Amino acid sequence: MTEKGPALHRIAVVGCGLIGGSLALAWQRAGVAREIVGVDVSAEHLDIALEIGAIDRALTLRSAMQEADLVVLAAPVKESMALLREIAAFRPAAGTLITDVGSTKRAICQEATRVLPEGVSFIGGHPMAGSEKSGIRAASPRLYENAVYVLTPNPGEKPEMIQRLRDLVQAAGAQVLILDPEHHDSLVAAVSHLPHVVAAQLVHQVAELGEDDPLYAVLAAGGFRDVTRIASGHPVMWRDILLTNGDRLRPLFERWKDQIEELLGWINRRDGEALETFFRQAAQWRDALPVRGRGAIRPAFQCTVDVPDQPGIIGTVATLLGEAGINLRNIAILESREDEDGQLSLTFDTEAGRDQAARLLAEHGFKVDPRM
Ligand SMILES: NC(=O)C1=CN([C@@H]2O[C@H](COP(=O)(O)OP(=O)(O)OC[C@H]3O[C@@H](n4cnc5c(N)ncnc54)[C@H](O)[C@@H]3O)[C@@H](O)[C@H]2O)C=CC1
Ligand SMILES: O=C(O)C(=O)Cc1ccc(O)cc1
Repeated sequence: MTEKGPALHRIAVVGCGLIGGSLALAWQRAGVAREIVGVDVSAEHLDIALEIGAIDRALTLRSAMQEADLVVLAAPVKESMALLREIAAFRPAAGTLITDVGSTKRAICQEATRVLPEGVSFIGGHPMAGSEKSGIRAASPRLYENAVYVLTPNPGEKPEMIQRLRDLVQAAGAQVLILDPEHHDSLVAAVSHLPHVVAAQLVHQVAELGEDDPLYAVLAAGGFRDVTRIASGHPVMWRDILLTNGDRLRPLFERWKDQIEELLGWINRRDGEALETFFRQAAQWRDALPVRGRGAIRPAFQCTVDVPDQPGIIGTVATLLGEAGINLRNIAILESREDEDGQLSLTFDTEAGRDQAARLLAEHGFKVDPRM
């Protein structure tokens, strides 16, 4: 919002699910537009979007386009591409800005260049935030806080349009990263799409084994759940991601197969040193990944602590650390095994802080795992 009031007259959010609904909620809070209208094939999603105040009105695509300065396509990628063609057929007014939130960028950016008339801007977008959940019920105005939000403008795009979208993304709490669509798709193939496929495959493998032995599901504990959480994602969304980024995934699958072969070689040769180095290097790289806390991106040092399932245990742990002058950044309860002890995840700003805390808690009888 500017001092004069909302910067935009109308934002049209097409696809009011997790991502579109969350953007609408964040923009309502920030007061960036006089009205935010919603379009969706699901009457239920529109009803909920109205109820929670994400949108002011539900409209058809054609009506929503009229007077919209910004149109956000937030359906599965292939669906958003079809919507783009529909919008083009309505001859949107020059100066209209269209963006999307899809997980792949080359296909939709090319389609926009192909179908949109001169004077209508398309800037691809991809918020690197979300979850395995879908639908408006899972939407939150805080989803984008401190998240990286990629924008992929065409080389000839007007700087004022890029700035307009940048301001809106920042108003939702996210941090803008400008990339070209090719680079974006290569990066996300490795950090998002391949991991998703692997998670789904792990689930399939255990599900198949579980057909003959129900104990597989019984033993599918914390580690399996952590590494496969994303496999609960929306199947249509992931189908479209693979359909539009297959060529970037193919070399990664080849590499993956080679790495599995190498690993099998170490196992066959009983090469403990190679195996240990493999796991050590993976743990070091994983531990040094920046976490996106409030404010800047900071490194995080973590440990997990087994704790009895009793009231006030978080307070006890936090007090112990506080009294020893150890600066604890964050404390979170990890999924606890039913009727049994739970686990806390502790995050520190420094490695020394984490190590000091681990020693102190161990001295007080807690079982501490210094890595997560
Ligand atoms: N789920 C996630 O964590 C993330 C998803 N994305 C991308 O965001 C997009 C949306 O994903 P979600 O919000 O998670 O999905 P969602 O399933 O929660 O929402 C999609 C919405 O689009 C609607 N829709 C489908 N076809 C439509 C059409 N032809 N016209 C109007 N509405 C239509 C659906 O009814 C639904 O309300 C996808 O392209 C996905 O790749 C991007 C970042 C994170
Ligand atoms: O569930 C998670 O942690 C995710 O990583 C969600 C997600 C899914 C798809 C995207 O394009 C971006 C983020």
